[in-house]
Amino acid sequence: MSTVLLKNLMIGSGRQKICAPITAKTAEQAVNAAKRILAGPVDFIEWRIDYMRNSSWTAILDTADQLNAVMGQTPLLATFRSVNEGGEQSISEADYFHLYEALAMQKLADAFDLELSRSDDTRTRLVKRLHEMGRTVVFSAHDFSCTPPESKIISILKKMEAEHADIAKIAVMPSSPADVLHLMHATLKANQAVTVPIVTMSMGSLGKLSRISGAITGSAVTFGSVDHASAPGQIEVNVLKQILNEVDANEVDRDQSIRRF
Ligand SMILES: O=C1C[C@@](O)(C(=O)O)C[C@@H](O)[C@@H]1O
Repeated sequence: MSTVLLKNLMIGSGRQKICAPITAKTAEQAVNAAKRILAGPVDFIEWRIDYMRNSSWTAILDTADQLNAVMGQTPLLATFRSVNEGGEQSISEADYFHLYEALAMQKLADAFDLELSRSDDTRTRLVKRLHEMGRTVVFSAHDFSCTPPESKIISILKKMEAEHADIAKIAVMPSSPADVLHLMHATLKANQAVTVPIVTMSMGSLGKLSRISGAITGSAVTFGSVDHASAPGQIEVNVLKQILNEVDANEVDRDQSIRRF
């Protein structure tokens, strides 16, 4: 697996990283949310821009500025999640492109979430433009209706890599325990087929296990909540950190027991 450096944070090696979303509606709420998140065990922050209400572009850029003023060395992932992918607002292809471009040009985010469902033209131009400006591109796909077959999950992640994603992410909805295991198994297999770091999750309460099993499946990042979850099934970050510490400790124990024999 290759790695991605976001500021000083290495994604794709070592322990699974924790990302918490800001789901604020105003600039003031966003800055307060960032401060609360930064006080917890979080590696980086996702700003879900689609939650912002009635905001002009100037207001969004100004909010990004205010966020950057409190972020310090913690990386920021900018995401505009459209309604068809489970987000709060729709945005035209042109506005999506120009919003990300404006944020990137002013270096107001380290990484950008680029939806695979955007048009071919938007994806091709945006990934190129964001890379020119030294930004990390996290391709994403959400399926709120089902868990596609393993082969389909792997082919989506491969397509993201082929389109020059730095990180490939997919979130799916389970309707049975078997679906959760399928997503986890697909993740394990995708790590053999794809070189960029991959991030996967099975959403909803049923899928929680997929959010704490990165040490086994190879999902490089897990999303946890602070005040408000941005997707169903996210675990509160302090609880999440405690569980991940346990899983890591078990890894060490296992290594030691292997060495003993
Ligand atoms: O893509 C993702 C993952 C996510 O949908 C989740 O299920 O945790 C949460 C979103 O905010 C983020 O952009």
